[in-house]
Amino acid sequence: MSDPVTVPVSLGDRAYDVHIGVGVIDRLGAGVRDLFPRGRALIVTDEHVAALHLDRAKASLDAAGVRHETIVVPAGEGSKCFTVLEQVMSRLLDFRIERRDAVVALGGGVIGDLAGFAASIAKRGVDFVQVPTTLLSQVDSSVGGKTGINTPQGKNLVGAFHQPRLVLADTGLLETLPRRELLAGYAEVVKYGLLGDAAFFDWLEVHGPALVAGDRAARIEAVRRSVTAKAGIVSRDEKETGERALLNLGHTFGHALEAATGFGQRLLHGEGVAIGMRLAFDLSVDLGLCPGQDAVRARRHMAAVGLPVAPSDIEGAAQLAGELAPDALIHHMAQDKKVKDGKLTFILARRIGEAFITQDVAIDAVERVLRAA
Ligand SMILES: NC(=O)c1ccc[n+]([C@@H]2O[C@H](COP(=O)([O-])OP(=O)(O)OC[C@H]3O[C@@H](n4cnc5c(N)ncnc54)[C@H](O)[C@@H]3O)[C@@H](O)[C@H]2O)c1
Ligand SMILES: O=C(O)C(=O)C[C@@H](O)[C@H](O)[C@H](O)COP(=O)(O)O
Ligand SMILES: [Zn+2]
Repeated sequence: MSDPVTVPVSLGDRAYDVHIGVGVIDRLGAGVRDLFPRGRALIVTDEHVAALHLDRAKASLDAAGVRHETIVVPAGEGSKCFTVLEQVMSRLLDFRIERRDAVVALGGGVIGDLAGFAASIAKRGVDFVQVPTTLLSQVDSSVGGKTGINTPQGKNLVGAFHQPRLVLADTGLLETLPRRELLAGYAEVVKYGLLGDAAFFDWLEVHGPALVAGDRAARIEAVRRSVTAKAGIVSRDEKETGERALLNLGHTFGHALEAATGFGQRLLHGEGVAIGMRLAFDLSVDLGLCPGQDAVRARRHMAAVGLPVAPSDIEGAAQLAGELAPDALIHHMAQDKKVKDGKLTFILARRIGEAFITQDVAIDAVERVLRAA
């Protein structure tokens, strides 16, 4: 194991550390034992991750003398639903989970959001540990405490803020991740550059292709910079009363696209975010707020690494013309959690590295940008 990098998330009595590096999964047992001295662990994972990495997580718990059981759920966004949540809750209660026990979320953002939400409502709240295994979950979803599930009405509409006690982001596990999933996570990495760190975006333009191709050092550096950015924002605005909404860059459009395509394999979350960020930049340009060349640069970089950047890039887009029509997407946007007094909130950009939050967007402009794209 190389020396991990540690990023603290400063949240007073709910502060925790994010350990990043190759091999940090082997610290799971010691981490759980130290935080939960007489506790047990219930691992929540999905069928893909179970086949690849569960034995290693269990071995670490065994070595530390932590008793454990596992629940394996189907892989994919479909598991963020009431039916699977109910199954996880039943297992937690059958396990007779106690407040001094740990739920361990071993998987991507789906597992982290689902297991974290289950932990937040089991016995009015038990602690959990995140072991994120996708790029997306390492740079974004495992940090900050947003947990929840989807409903037919929209994305993440049932959930809670519930911070983990520890995050172990083992970048070595990314070596088994399919390229499409890696790219989806890369979209959230690009997000940090676009929303607040132009120098990081410059760095990604240079190192992004190597990162995607497997460069270990570039992956660690991108996870470190992303987590540091997110930890800073979350520590200043844990419950999204202000600045945290910047982390939603691209998500108003992206979540609407996910809902329109049925929360499945057609469009992964990160892919929706990539298209959404392109649209957010286009909207900023349309409103005369951002130079056109910045929108072009953002779109070019995402397209260059292989991300979709337009609704027409979605698999089967032609058959989904009705679902992807501007009025259908705007209808989904009305469920966005950032809606205030019935008005949509958008995250727009003044330039690469400078995003801002606004409610001052005419729906005509949104429609125009969607039609053009
Ligand atoms: N809570 C937050 O702050 C937050 C932030 C961003 C995204 N999210 C949510 O995260 C979810 C997307 O997460 P995701 O992209 O990680 O998807 P995911 O959890 O579905 O994982 C993607 C796929 O990769 C597989 N997989 C996971 N790790 C693997 C590995 N190491 N090797 C091989 N296969 C592996 C999974 O089984 C799955 O098939 C969405 O629901 C999104 O809304 C939440
Ligand atoms: O942590 C946050 O805050 C984010 O917005 C991160 C997003 O990448 C993530 O997709 C989040 O789940 C979206 O939150 P939501 O409140 O819009 O559902
Ligand atoms: Zn996201």
